[in-house]
Amino acid sequence: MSTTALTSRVQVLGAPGDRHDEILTPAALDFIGRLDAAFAGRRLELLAERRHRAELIAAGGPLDFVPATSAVRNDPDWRVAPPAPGLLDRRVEITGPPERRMTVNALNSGAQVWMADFEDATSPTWDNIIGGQLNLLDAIERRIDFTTARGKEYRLGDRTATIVVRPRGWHLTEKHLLVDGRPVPASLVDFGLYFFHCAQRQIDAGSGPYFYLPKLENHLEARLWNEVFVLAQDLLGIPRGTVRATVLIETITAAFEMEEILHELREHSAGLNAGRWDYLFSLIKTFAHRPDYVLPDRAKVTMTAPFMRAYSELLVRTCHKRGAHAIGGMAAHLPSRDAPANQAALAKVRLDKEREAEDGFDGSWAAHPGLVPLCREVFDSVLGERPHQLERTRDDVHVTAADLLAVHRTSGPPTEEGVRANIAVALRYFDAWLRGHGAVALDGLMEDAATAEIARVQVWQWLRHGMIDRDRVAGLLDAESTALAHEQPRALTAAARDIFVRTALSGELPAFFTPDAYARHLVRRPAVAVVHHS
Ligand SMILES: CC(=O)SCCNC(=O)CCNC(=O)[C@H](O)C(C)(C)COP(=O)(O)OP(=O)(O)OC[C@H]1O[C@@H](n2cnc3c(N)ncnc32)[C@H](O)[C@@H]1OP(=O)(O)O
Ligand SMILES: O=CC(=O)O
Ligand SMILES: [Mg+2]
Repeated sequence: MSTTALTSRVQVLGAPGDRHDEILTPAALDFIGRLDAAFAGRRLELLAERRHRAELIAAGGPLDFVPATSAVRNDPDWRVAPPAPGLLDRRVEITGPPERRMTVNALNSGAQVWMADFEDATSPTWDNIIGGQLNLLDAIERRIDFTTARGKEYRLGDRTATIVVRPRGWHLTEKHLLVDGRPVPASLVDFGLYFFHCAQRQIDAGSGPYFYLPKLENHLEARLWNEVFVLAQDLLGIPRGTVRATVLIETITAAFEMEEILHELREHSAGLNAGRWDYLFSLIKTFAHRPDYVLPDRAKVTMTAPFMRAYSELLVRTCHKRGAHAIGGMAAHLPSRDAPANQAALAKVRLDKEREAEDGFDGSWAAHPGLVPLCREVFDSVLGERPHQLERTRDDVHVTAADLLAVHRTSGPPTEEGVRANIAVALRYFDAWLRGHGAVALDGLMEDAATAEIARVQVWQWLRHGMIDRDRVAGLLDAESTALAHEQPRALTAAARDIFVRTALSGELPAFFTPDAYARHLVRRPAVAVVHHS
């Protein structure tokens, strides 16, 4: 790769860690610098557009399918690229952070795909980000085997899952890596480092560079990703159309642009995923200022709520019309060592997966290796020998804008228990996140950045509309902070509480808890920075 055109300086501000130099090579940093030079400016414009649109909707503006792109929706002829090697049959996809042990466990889990997550399930400490890249590289090179101090062996099996990497969303920056003194968009760091080190290796191994794209709000953000793929492939001499990306439809605005998103990415598209937790968060956040959009306790808003049914059925219909996979989402219930609790959790997950398979999804997510056999069994019984069910075009589905926005059909006041549960989950999750854990099991449920966002934004919304009492919330926050400090001796209770106060009790509603909490608590810089001159 020629470096002559790049004049920027890339600075590594993150503390040096074991083997970081294998990832942060001069050539890899140069590659990141090129992506940044090409796309950082456009990202900022798109983020400004996000804020502008959010203000319009908060003020009562409409949300509908986009008139300007109706030609894309009405053209019956276009299709996305055919499934790439390793992505034909995706009936079970396990997800999780690329932590070393979990990398081996996920790859051996029996799932067809492993979604290696730098996003909802990863706390973006510098060590987690670069360590995760090393684990991916080691896994692809099949040199990740290890034995713990207690003698437990971790060995990659012969058949492993296809790796699909989820970089962080457009809203985040990586403050340990600067170009010309500016933090690099986190999406470009996670995508770029993996692509630089692993794309060719994956192709050589008969797979490819595959991605999940989170939290997109419209098709222009998908276009930006497509441009990133084109440049990245060109820079490394990899043929265009090698990358595949599955977009999570997990914002309410993106639900109105599913076809356009597939169209923008079509030579690189591998379908859409119903990211239900962020979708719910986005819906609550987008309409948080509007009293007619208040939802009840989180536990009462399930995938059978009419507006969630509309969203998931529209996703299947849209994907299959365009020859794209439709992948289901995450049931939050986790296996338990307690037999009755385990039975109850498995029954709930089974119902969820059955509904998805019947609706026409081609596969679904499992949060834990213990859920993989169940998910496989459910999809096997519907798919049989077929790798997917793309032929089910779901012409019976007719979803309108009103259906997607029919929150009033599920509305209701919060309960005392619902308020307490949200505060308890948000506090405990923020504490875990501050200590480097991006996903945790709490009360038998998987909690990650998306579910914690729901917990804090609901409290903000209920306060805003006078549905709960501010003093009562303060009392519950005190009680839960005390409980957390008792149950977890290493808890960073004050910092966790600070994040909650800033994001749930503030006058203005922050769009995400992560950017500010990251800047305040996770950014660590040593005195001397490594500077890479290109
Ligand atoms: C909204 C969304 O974005 S969903 C997608 C993002 N969220 C996720 O991906 C969460 C994925 N799940 C997880 O991270 C984990 O399951 C947790 C944190 C919720 C629970 O993990 P644990 O508390 O370790 O569960 P548990 O003790 O039952 O684990 C048993 C074993 O399974 C492993 N395991 C659990 N979940 C996973 C997983 N998702 N991938 C790989 N291995 C896993 C554990 O590492 C452990 O392995 P070990 O026995 O070798 O040490
Ligand atoms: O990323 C998935 C979600 O549900 O959010
Ligand atoms: Mg999400």
